[in-house]
Amino acid sequence: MEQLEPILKPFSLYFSLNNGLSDTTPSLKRHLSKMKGMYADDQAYAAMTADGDPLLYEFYELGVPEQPGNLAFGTSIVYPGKVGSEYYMTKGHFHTILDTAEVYYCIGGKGYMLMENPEGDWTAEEFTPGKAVYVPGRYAHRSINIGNEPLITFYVFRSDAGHDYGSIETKGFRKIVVEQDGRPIIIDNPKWK
Ligand SMILES: O=P(O)(O)OC[C@H]1O[C@](O)(CO)[C@@H](O)[C@@H]1O
Ligand SMILES: [Fe+2]
Repeated sequence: MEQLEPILKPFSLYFSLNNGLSDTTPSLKRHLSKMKGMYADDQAYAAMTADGDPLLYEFYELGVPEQPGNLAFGTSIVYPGKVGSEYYMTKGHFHTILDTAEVYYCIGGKGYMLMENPEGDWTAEEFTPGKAVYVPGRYAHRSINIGNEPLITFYVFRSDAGHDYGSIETKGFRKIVVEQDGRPIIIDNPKWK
């Protein structure tokens, strides 16, 4: 019988345990200007974007074909910093196939994985090196760096899951993480409708 050529050949890739970066593959980069309206403090946002456009985070999309049996994976690096008192974070998203899960493993830094589902349940799991966070299906997820070092995580999800930014870009998350008296606290998002 004729053997079908597998669509994807086995492969491996290097990600540094020090800075999370791959030396062979280009990353995708998100600068502050890509997050208009997503931070609570619009004045601080405007002042910071007028003064340059800092890199907030970068991550890898390896282009694994989007099929239910395949896995997308890579590192995500959120740099330390704040917009006003709100810590640097990823945009965050639901998966387009809503009930698909994702796993993140923290390699370096300190942060939170903020999650919420359409029913209003929310939680923030702590990221410290060595911790794995399970993001169940139906939960929007956003990585937040609350430390002074890059927050480096490794993620894996079903490659056809898709990214749905719609409701996060218009409504935001229910909660935000801000610095108060030198410590991170989780408060209601004043912009959440
Ligand atoms: O898509 P966002 O919310 O900007 O965040 C990017 C991160 O999320 C992922 O899509 C993984 O879910 C990665 O590509 C990256 O780590
Ligand atoms: Fe995701």
